[in-house]
This record gives sequence, C-alpha cells and structure tokens, in this order.
Amino acid sequence: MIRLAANLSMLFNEHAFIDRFGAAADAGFKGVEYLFPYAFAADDLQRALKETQLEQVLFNLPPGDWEAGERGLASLPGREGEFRDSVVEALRYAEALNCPRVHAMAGVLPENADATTQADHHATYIRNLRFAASEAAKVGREILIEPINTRDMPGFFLSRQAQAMAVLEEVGAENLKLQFDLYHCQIMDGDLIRHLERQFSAIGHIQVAGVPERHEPNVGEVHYPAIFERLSALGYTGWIGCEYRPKEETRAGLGWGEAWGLTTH
Ligand SMILES: O=C(O)[C@@H](O)C(=O)CO
Ligand SMILES: [Mg+2]
Repeated sequence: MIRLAANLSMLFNEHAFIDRFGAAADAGFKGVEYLFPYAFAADDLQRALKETQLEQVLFNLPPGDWEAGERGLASLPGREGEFRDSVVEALRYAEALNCPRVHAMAGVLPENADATTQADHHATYIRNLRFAASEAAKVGREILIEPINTRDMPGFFLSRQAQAMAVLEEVGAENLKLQFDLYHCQIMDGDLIRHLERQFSAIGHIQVAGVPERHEPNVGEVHYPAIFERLSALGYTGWIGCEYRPKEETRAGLGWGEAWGLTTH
C-alpha cells in the first residue's frame, strides 16, 4: 500500500506553517515531513500532530548556518562537536514527535576541493554517521542519508546513488538507511526503476517530485505511475514524501494523487 506524506516545507505554503498540518490532513494525507522543526517548541508540533491525527515521518538534523549556505554538517571536518550536538537535538525532537527517522544532510564541499579535501570529508562523514547511527540505535530510530543533485545544491558532498550505497556499506549500521529522492536520482543518475530494485533493501524513505521543475509528480519527464506500480510489486510499505513545489495552489494540483486517497476539493 502506498502511503503519502505531505512535505510541509514545500506543500501548503498558502498557510502559516502550523496550519499546514490541518490543510494536509483535510487533503487526505496521513503523514507529514518537513526540513526542520527547531523554530517551534516540540510541544506545539506534538499538539498539531495530535489534533490532525497525522504521523510525523521525517525531518532533518540541524543543518548548520542555512542562511549562509550551509547544507548539513555530517561531512564537515572540524565541525564534529556541532554535528554531535545536532544529533542529540534531532533525537530529542524525534522522541517528542514520535518520528522514527531523521535525515543527516552531508554538507557542501569547499569550491575547487582537491582529492585530499574530498578524502577528509569522506573520512569525517563515515565517523560522524557511525556516531549518529549508534546514538539513534539507543533510542530505536533510523538515520538517513540522501544523495542531492548538484544543480540545486552545488558542491553537495553526497550526490550519486553509488556513493550513498558505498557509504552505507562502509558504515555498516543496520539503522543507517537511504533516503531515496527520485527527483534527485533522475537528475544525477537516471535509470530510476533499476536503482529502486537494486537498492530496495537499503531504502528507509522515498520522496517524489516532477523533473526538472520540481512540480507535481505528474508534471515533467518521469512517468510516476510505472514507478509506484513497481514499488508496490517490490512490497514497499514505507512512506513516500511529496516533496515538490506546487505549480499553482497546492490543493488544485493534487489530482495526480487521487488514486492514493488525496482529495482536491
Ligand atoms: O531533497 C531535498 O531537498 C530534501 O529532502 C532535503 O532534506 C534537503 O533539502
Ligand atoms: Mg528530498
């Protein structure tokens, strides 16, 4: 069964953040995800989930200085202390929101990074992910890593599916999983269904969007019905995060999801 989660950082931007929970539930979503909960007290978010009977399915660790262009800390040499604090903070929110998984963004390489710098980032990434996975395991949660396309995030350290699979293998923690965003995969690697099949056992969460504009899944070059069909055949029981920027009003664009219980009126 396909379970769709609304990404509240991108969907329902017609509403103030806290009101997006109600809008998502009204439209038929059963779960929500978003980038960061930290601007809100955990109690307020907990109340919003309870009132709407939505499940919190994912959010990200604190990413460093977002305004200054930082996109995660996990691979940044010299920032290990901050990364550790970010793991503790994310797990505190995860417990309060009953969220089973959190995404540790890899971070951005410095411009023109040479092989030594890249190797430093890789070594830091592996050490940090081991720490994060071991802390998360103590409280029964998963850590996710997500390859992100370098057109949207130039220099992002983790950009290819093969790189992510190699990292998962090197870290070797059962609760470290792949956040498979089909939008990024299409841009960087293509061959979506074969990637899904080959990586299926490593996947902890899936996200979708049309390519290339990142609008609704039925807008653009990817034929999502075939992908959803394959996912069902593979026996996927996890969540699919709707992480796209609606072309117009959120609700008006939900027609693509009617087969999976979303309503447009
Ligand atoms: O794909 C994305 O952009 C997100 O899933 C994310 O976590 C970082 O922006
Ligand atoms: Mg994503």
